[in-house]
Amino acid sequence: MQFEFSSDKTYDIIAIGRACVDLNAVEYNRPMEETMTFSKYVGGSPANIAIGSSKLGLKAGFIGKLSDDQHGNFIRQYMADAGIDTSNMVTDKEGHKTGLTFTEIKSPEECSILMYREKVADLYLSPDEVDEDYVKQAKILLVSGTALAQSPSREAVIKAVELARKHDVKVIFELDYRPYTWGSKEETAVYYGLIAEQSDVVIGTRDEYDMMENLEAGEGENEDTINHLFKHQPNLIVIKHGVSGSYAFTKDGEAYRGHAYKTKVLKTFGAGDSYASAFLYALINGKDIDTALKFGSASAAIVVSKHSSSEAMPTVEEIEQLISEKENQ
Ligand SMILES: Nc1ncnc2c1ncn2[C@@H]1O[C@H](COP(=O)(O)OP(=O)(O)O)[C@@H](O)[C@H]1O
Ligand SMILES: O=C(O)C[C@@H](O)[C@H](O)C(=O)COP(=O)(O)O
Repeated sequence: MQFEFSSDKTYDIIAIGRACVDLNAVEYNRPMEETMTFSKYVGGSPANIAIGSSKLGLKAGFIGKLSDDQHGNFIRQYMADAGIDTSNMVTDKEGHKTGLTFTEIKSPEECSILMYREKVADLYLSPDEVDEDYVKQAKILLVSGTALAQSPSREAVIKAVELARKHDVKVIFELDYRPYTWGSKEETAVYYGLIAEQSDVVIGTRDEYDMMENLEAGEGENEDTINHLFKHQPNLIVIKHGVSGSYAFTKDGEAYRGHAYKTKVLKTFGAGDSYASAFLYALINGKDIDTALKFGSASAAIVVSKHSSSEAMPTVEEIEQLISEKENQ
């Protein structure tokens, strides 16, 4: 199966959601309590995906809200320098702050993130700040699940999805579950289900689908997930299983397996965002799903071997080289 995108659009991908700051532990192999220095990067899953996409040569735009301070300025400048259109990144005028993510790298297998997301600017994006003329110019609207966690960002995303559907823009829903901003699991399941059913492609980890289905982590089955979602809009469902790889299922009954590429892992975060940007790059460029899965896995293998999520996003050449090395081993 090959995915078809409208050819008459200005942007390949417009992402909606948070653009924040990651503070990644400089000293690793120790708990955060003992980490004294952190490096600053732009972060936030949809921002990482936009940066990754742009680095791969896609024309990317972003809809979001930034704090009116040095952190907001830093994010806007970094994203503009990365080639992303920032015209629809609005500045918050009510004193809301940039979300911060501190990372802890205890060992390559034992990583965690600590998010500071109280009253963060990105969740104050309002529906009137989502411009129909902008959304309609994209081949893909990339929706981050976290942007559904609170109003008014929730309504802004629902509006963007409705506009995308109206204007033949494919909706890609990255479940991107972050517990810190949601009120309850039931609430998460309601909004995840609502948007997943209206999306063309859904991407998430098995645990995130369990969240969507209001199950305990580990309880859900891929077959039940696809049987349910394929009764609705989605044509393609991607389910990630960490280092065990990933699966892609199509509505016409095909199933594909993606394998993780072995690499020297520095930390595990950043895998999902790099995977999504390269997977989508491949789909937009008319590559088949097997190749898109390889692109996703290769991009993730590169990013988990480096220090950041955004800055470490690879080029097409780096991805192709890694695939060719691994496939010829
Ligand atoms: N330790 C790892 N080494 C190499 N590739 C990895 C590793 N962890 C994840 N990946 C790759 O990244 C993809 C997404 O990772 P996953 O952990 O499922 O997503 P997320 O980061 O969103 O939780 C996997 O399908 C795999 O290809
Ligand atoms: O998404 C965030 O707000 C934090 C990210 O910027 C951070 O780099 C991260 O945790 C990425 O992890 P991933 O979802 O595994 O790609």
